Amino acid sequence: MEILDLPITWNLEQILDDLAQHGFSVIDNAYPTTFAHEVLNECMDNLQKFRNAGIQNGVQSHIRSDHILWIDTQLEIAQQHIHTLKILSDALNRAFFLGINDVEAHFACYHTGEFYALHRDNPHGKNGRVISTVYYLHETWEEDWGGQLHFKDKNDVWHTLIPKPNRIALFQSDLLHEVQLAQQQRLSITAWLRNDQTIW
Ligand SMILES: O=C(O)CCC(=O)C(=O)O
Ligand SMILES: [Fe+2]
Repeated sequence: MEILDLPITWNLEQILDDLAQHGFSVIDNAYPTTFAHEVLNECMDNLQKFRNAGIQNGVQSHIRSDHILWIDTQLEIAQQHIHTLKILSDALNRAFFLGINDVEAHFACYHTGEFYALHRDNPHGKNGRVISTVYYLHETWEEDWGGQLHFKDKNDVWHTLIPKPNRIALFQSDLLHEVQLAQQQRLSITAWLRNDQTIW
């Protein structure tokens, strides 16, 4: 069955307002617990396929040490999250004329000691990423386990967000942010809402 609506815990008006005012928004208790468990299981079942995200074209970068798996159509539970993000994209397009026409996503696993240093997902508009989203999958997270998402909002105010289970962080892809060193296994789906131009 095709799902046409956002989950009831997603307060669209609040999300739109937060994004307009601050350039980010946070959704807690994003999905029913049963779904949260299913997607966590799908992530765990595929952990052996994750690749070192810092290696590109055989070269190791030192900016990040996490491990990722790009989400394709075979990852059916994660696809449902992507579907929800597409519904959200339609609402964002209606509100802000962002022209979002694609969602790309990967699972991410930060083992103990792993991090992602300060960066922007879309520096100087060099790619089609408009909004970055991170959905946290691990079952528990304690305040002193590190792994915070530390970022500067559109008004240059810094925030530190704990990667609480079943939380989604949404932020403009041009904002500066980092993942502080994790002290436990930290699991998530990072997804980008994109507005790539079609070349005819
Ligand atoms: O996991 C997070 O909190 C942010 C991840 C991130 O910045 C990225 O994958 O680009
Ligand atoms: Fe990022």
